[in-house]
Amino acid sequence: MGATVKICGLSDAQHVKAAVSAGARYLGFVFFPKSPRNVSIERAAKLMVDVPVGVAKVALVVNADDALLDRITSETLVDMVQLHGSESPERVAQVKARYGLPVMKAIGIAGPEDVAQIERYAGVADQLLIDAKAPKGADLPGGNGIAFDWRLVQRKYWPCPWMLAGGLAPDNVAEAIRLTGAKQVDVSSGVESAPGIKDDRLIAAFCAAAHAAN
Ligand SMILES: O=C(O)c1ccccc1N[C@@H]1O[C@H](COP(=O)(O)O)[C@@H](O)[C@H]1O
Repeated sequence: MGATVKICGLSDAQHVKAAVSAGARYLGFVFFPKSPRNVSIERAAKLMVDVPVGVAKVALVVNADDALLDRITSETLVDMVQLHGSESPERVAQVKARYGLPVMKAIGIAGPEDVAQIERYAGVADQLLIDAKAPKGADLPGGNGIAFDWRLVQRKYWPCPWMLAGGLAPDNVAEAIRLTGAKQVDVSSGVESAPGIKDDRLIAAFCAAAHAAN
């Protein structure tokens, strides 16, 4: 059966093409200046123009205000907004209503108490991104290349689609899918040769492993 793939943190045309050719169905563009994958709105707008229909263009923001989201949604062809900060369920609902776009809410997992938080968003977000919680003092709320204990989400069910993320890479994604039953997976640093530098071969290997997993 395999899993659907999101490649996150794209910032150049070569790797957008590589992700599309490898069969990724979601492409993530990071609008967060502290990230090595941060991309300008102008650049993201240009990158999104050539993405084929059927591949979702996802804008990743962290505690973004309406001014930033107004610009991203009016100047780019974004299909989905990923909220990867401490946004409340009410903020998720507000963003959905204001932009009329599907919203994916990221939830950081370190222990069972974090898994309990997922319920708060499952009824309001269109998708959930189940990611590793950032370590204390980390600059980034995600994109740290850290995995959480996948057993924490074994045999868990939520009333909306969800994506597994956090420390995934070509050599562990099949195991992650097998252990968690994830139908969708998301990767940022695990397909890079250096922070922010995507690698075509790793993108292809990740997609092949995820698509072949069962
Ligand atoms: O990718 C980033 O730079 C990033 C910055 C800020 C918030 C989230 C970010 N990435 C998201 O985090 C997951 C996990 O990243 P990784 O694969 O462990 O590096 C990634 O899939 C993005 O959705």
